Amino acid sequence: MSDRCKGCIRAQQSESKDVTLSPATKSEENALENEELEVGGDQEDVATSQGIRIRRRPPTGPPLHYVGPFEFRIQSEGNTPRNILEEIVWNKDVEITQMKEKMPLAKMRKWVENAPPVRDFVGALRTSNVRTGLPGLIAEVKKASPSRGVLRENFDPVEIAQAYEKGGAACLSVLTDKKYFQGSFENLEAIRNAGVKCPLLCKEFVIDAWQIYCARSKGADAILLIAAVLPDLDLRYMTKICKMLGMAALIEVHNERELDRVLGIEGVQLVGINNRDLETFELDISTTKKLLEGERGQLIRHKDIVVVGESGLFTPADIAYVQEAGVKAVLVGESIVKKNDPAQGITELFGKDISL
Ligand SMILES: O=C(O)c1ccccc1NCC(=O)[C@H](O)[C@H](O)COP(=O)(O)O
Repeated sequence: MSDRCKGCIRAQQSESKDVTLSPATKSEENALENEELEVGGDQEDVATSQGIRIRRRPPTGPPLHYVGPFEFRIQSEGNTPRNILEEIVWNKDVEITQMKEKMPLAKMRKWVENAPPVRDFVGALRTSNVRTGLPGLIAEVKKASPSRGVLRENFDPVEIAQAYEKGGAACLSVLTDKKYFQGSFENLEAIRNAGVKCPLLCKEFVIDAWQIYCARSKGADAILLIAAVLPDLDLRYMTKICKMLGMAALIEVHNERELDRVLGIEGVQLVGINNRDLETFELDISTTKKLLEGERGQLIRHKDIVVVGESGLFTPADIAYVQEAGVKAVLVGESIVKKNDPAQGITELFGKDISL
């Protein structure tokens, strides 16, 4: 049995068995327990059969070899990440293991109990879309990225968040990954504690339910789940954890296959289409259009799912293009965070002041 599989079962057992659930969440508890029964076979194989190319870090790390008193590791296909997304995920694995040692799930739940109340992330996007007639904006607090390096030197996350709110953002996205994006959970907490009213998305690379609890404890109202990383079972399970905590899950896809998988999951309200290929960094905003054409678009409208167009949006023409394709919301980082005045950046992006 692979580590992906063991981890999944372990997490599900700990979630479903040692949480003190209110009567209202008992049915959720049963649903989580039922999912344990569905797990069978090797999850790495299951993931591959679902078209997931991102592998989990080998359980014991790269294999060790000994020559005399020296130890060394031989690089091979099996122990070297094949692309940036895989590298981020492998690094996240190590990071979470350390973070969990410092703050085990049982302790984290205590923090969750004292977290500020959850705000309606999806509702805020819908309201903004109706008010402005334009896609609701999720404005991203993003200092740096693997594809673009540092985007803004003088980076004050609270100041940027307040400017976004003033500029008419419906919601904010806060990157919490340190190593690749120079973000942090402290930034998320500081923005929430500063009294910013826009609901907050925790932009993490989630591979373990512990991260969802961590995000909630810092005041997040929503969290990102990436279909290229998480098999269906994990997506279903984590969506339920979000529901239990009152949070929204933004499930991100990049191709038809991922979208079809996500549309097969019950209770999905919010789907992001990322125009950036996270393995190659290639940006193409026609990805949003392509995925929303035909029957998929119809099913999305039938299910009343809010679609978010993500990445590579720089001009009013880009916004009009993805809106025409069917999105009700957009997630934007680079084009607004780089501006001296990010509020003015929002006005330039939409071609009008959307705060009014
Ligand atoms: O932005 C990157 O370089 C990146 C690389 C690898 C994984 C994820 C990455 N970005 C996350 C995002 O999806 C974007 O931050 C977000 O959609 C905003 O994009 P943009 O407006 O192009 O900054």
